[in-house]
Amino acid sequence: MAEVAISLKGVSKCFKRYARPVDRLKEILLPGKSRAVPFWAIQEIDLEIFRGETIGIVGQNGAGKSTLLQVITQTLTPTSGQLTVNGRISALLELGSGFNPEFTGRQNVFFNGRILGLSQAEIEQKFDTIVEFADIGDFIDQPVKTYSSGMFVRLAFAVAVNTDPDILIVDEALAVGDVYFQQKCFIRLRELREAGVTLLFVSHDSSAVCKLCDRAILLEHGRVILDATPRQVVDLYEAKLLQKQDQAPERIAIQMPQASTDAAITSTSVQLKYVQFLDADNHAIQSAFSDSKVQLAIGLTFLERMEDPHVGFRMRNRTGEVVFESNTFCMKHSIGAVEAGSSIEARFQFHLPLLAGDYTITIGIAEGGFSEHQFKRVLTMLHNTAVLKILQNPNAILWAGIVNLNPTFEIYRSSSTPDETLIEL
Ligand SMILES: Nc1ncnc2c1ncn2[C@@H]1O[C@H](COP(=O)(O)OP(=O)(O)OP(=O)(O)O)[C@@H](O)[C@H]1O
Repeated sequence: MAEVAISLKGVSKCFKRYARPVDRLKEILLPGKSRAVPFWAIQEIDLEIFRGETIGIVGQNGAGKSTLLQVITQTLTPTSGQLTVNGRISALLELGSGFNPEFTGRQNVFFNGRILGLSQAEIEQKFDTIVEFADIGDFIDQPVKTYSSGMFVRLAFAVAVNTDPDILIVDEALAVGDVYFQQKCFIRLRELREAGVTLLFVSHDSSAVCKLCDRAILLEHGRVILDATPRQVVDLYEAKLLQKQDQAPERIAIQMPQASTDAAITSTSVQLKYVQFLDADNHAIQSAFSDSKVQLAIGLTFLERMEDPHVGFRMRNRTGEVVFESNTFCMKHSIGAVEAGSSIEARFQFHLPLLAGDYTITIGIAEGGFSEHQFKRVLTMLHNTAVLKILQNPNAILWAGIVNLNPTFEIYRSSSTPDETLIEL
């Protein structure tokens, strides 16, 4: 039977709440009578998480997610119930926890590593990987109080995911940073998951939960109201969100996951000069509305003669999932032979039936295509050459999923029957 990594039996946490700040003061000055109102942030939680499982924790603001995770990491003591944790926990829950603002990044890595139970030698051995992951340059030797919140998260995440935890707890709301860093985080989370690490993942991003998790729980008013597959949990969560939306109309945007560890390939026979998005009027852009038409311009200089060059691009969402890729060979286009020293601009024009969010572009250049994705020589494969921010289109329908199918709708009523309510589709 699978080994239990975390077990909660009837766990509840009660906070004291005061109707007015003055009540707290009165309670201190006039002890004896409690003026607090008890508030149960989590109630009667029964949960078993098995070693190697990836669990998504979903719930609306105030549902009790952070409280539950703080109880599991033992930052908060439960008011009642029993918690058992088997394994070393590394958590990225609260910005700043575990970091001393006066210490440099380097000192904090060692300080944190020791808190997480690593020896000095183990931290030294992992130090370069942590610094490379955080990618904050010389700031590693500056006091962390001088860091931006983005730098802070980078370093905290780098420490949390590179210190061999048995159990990793991540609140994705903290994974701020650019799209490249977010993709890197998702790739690392998947690697850890494959390595058998138990992962608790809190996110408001339904598709990230579906892609990453084996199981999910939905919290509502401090109780687990569903413990099921991520799809089932997300469906109920979204249905509840939509119900709420009916009361206060506001749009929701859902994004999607997955990642890759493709290596970059560079070549001396062709140079990538620029990659630029353009609008329909050929103006350079960094962002575009969902469903609008854009152009991707790719400037190339060939350093040797080529008979049959091809160029393609791959677009990934923030969690690294490929949303589209193709190339001139697959599109049945020929660039034709190019001479050494000649330059071209390849332009792809397309619509963006995609969700709002940041998307990255990988460019591939090859020579001599002979079947789908197969070329005589792959000359260049360069990741992260450009980012496009897709903005929610205010004129679009309300939709969720991966691609906006933009359906039209018609209704057919049977003319042969007098019953006007009978609908045939
Ligand atoms: N120290 C505290 N004192 C009083 N109430 C608290 C305390 N900490 C949390 N709460 C309350 O407990 C409830 C659950 O809070 P919690 O932060 O666990 O929710 P959450 O699901 O993580 O929300 P979010 O998605 O907004 O982070 C909230 O109503 C919150 O106001």
